[in-house]
Amino acid sequence: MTSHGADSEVGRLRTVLLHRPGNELKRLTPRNNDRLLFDGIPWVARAQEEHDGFAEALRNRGVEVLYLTDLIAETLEDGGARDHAITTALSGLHLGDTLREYLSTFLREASPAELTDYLTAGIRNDEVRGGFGLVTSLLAHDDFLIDPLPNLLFTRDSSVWVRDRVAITSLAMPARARETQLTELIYTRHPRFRGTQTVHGWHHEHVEGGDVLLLAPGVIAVGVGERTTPAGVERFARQAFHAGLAHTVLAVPITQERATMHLDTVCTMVDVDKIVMYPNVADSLTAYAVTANEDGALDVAGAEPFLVAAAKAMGIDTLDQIDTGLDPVTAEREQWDDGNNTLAIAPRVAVAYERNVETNDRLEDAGIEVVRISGSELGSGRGGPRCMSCPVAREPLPA
Ligand SMILES: NC(=[NH2+])NCCC[C@H](N)C(=O)O
Repeated sequence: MTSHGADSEVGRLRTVLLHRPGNELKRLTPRNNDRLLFDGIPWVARAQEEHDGFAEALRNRGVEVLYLTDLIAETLEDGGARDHAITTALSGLHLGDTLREYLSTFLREASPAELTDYLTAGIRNDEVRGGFGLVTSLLAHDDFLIDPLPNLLFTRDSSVWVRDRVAITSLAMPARARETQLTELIYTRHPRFRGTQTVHGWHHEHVEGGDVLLLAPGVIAVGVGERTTPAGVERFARQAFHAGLAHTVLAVPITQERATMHLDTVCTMVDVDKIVMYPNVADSLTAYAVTANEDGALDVAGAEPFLVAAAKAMGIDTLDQIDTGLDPVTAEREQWDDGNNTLAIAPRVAVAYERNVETNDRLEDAGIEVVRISGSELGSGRGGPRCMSCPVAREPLPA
């Protein structure tokens, strides 16, 4: 078994899981984009080009890039995995018996590549060639029988490696819920991940990967807001302590708004002791430190300023907030375009969208090497380099 896992945000990135945008983006229309969590209708070919540029920038730095759809198709070579994937996908849908039976047979006859496409890009009412009846007649021609998953692009959210385990997350928005059936499929059934132990699961309380920051080995910050729920972080913390993945979990309340949907939209680590943070929230961000006492029960400390609680848990004097010093309007504009959502590929080396000119300049002033990528189309889904990547293996930090 190849060794996988990560215990920080900044250890040299070895392997990353990406999703190259595909047919699922072609499903977006002005009528469904809000529900499907996109702020516009991306030009798909350009989004793919931009994404290829992102993957290339990572490969140029020696990072192995895994693609989600390759892993899904490889997993679906196995008959048991196919059955499982089809049953799970259909069981969550209200299709009626006629259509369900038809789709179940139809999907079983598909090749692994075709099935991957159906599970990711969905199936529209006017695309089925059977199963006709009351349901197909009453639905509109362009209603989805199986919803597309355009947010697969944001692999950060649908699984999180912590040390040698992978957490299967539970996504809060209905448009994304099915994504983690697919990550679960890969991590439990793909030969590459044989023997990997998973934690959490899509049937549990909501926790999204964009909220989970591995501040240092043993210290995990978890944003709680629009996506991760209080009960989600409680279960996550319990499991992390039980499995020896962390000694402290910091629960960090964030505003329940689209602009700050995940903790990684307001801050990301760029060095072992440096974090880039949206200045407009820097003063108000707080954290509750959670630890386990001897009986395994959770101890919850009172709220403290986030940077103070973090430094304490990490055992360092200060967690340095890179002061972007931006005026509030520029800061707000660049935060919206994921200026603070950087992907560290090593200490002091981070991938960022080129459009966030001011934030990137400040990062460079602070001694961070910025690897710029373009993301004019990718950005319409509201996610930056960190959102679009799930680190599968990072080198441990030097002791
Ligand atoms: N880790 C992140 N910040 N992910 C961004 C996800 C964006 C996606 N459109 C959503 O609304 O869910």
